[in-house]
Amino acid sequence: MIEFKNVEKYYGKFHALKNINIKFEQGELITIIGPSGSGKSTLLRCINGLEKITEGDLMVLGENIADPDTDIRQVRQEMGMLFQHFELYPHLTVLENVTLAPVKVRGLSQKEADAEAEQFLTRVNMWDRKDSKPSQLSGGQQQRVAIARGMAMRPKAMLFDEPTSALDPETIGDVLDVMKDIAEKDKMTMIVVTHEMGFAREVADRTVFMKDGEILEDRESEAFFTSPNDPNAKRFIEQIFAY
Ligand SMILES: Nc1ncnc2c1ncn2[C@@H]1O[C@H](COP(=O)(O)OP(=O)(O)OP(=O)(O)O)[C@@H](O)[C@H]1O
Repeated sequence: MIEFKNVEKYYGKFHALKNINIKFEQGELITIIGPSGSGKSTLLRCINGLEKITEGDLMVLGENIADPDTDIRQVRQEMGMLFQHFELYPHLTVLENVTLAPVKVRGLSQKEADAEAEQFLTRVNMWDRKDSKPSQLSGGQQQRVAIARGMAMRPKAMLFDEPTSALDPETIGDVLDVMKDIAEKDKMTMIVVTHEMGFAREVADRTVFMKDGEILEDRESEAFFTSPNDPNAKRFIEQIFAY
């Protein structure tokens, strides 16, 4: 469903992605890990067109988004994206945040959108806060609402860019549990850039290790964490688990 073929990405003269070849299949949960500045966010942002690739081909949901004729808005609508900072609309309630795009973009009636929102907000344990404003919620609660908002667009895939790294430690588990539940029950394609190694190891089907713009390892998660092949990946994991 998503495939990078010989992709290069430059920011000016800086070579941010180097010869990327990788395929993500429908229903897979993949985590992307690696040191700061290794190109993880760039890779994710290329998938929904927030960044343009410089060379190569990038197939997303059957469209080559490197082709200037591709309607990127269409592709983006089918792809949920969650960032480190939960970008909820501050002036809207929780319920309004979740129903806005289904009404405006999917063309649902407010009643239909409300009914769907109840379903999604219940799943993330936030239905009882439907009338709250984002500022009245903790970071973890806001991120769970952001997940419900993403799900309400009925995306074919969800991209997560460090969804828990701005959260207080005690709320991280709730957000990861919601992500795990979606992966298991919805068989949603999920690509997650994260520093949560426990989540990568225990929940993700595959883990991709990046360094200096390259993919150095791409393997089934348990095998990767038990015995990484790449020496840089090995060092990275050892450093993280040393703390
Ligand atoms: N808009 C930009 N203009 C110029 N350079 C950029 C831009 N965005 C990212 N970079 C550079 O590209 C490299 C990869 O950045 P990216 O954010 O993809 O890394 P990352 O692995 O996600 O890092 P982190 O874990 O710190 O978020 C970094 O060296 C960064 O400084």
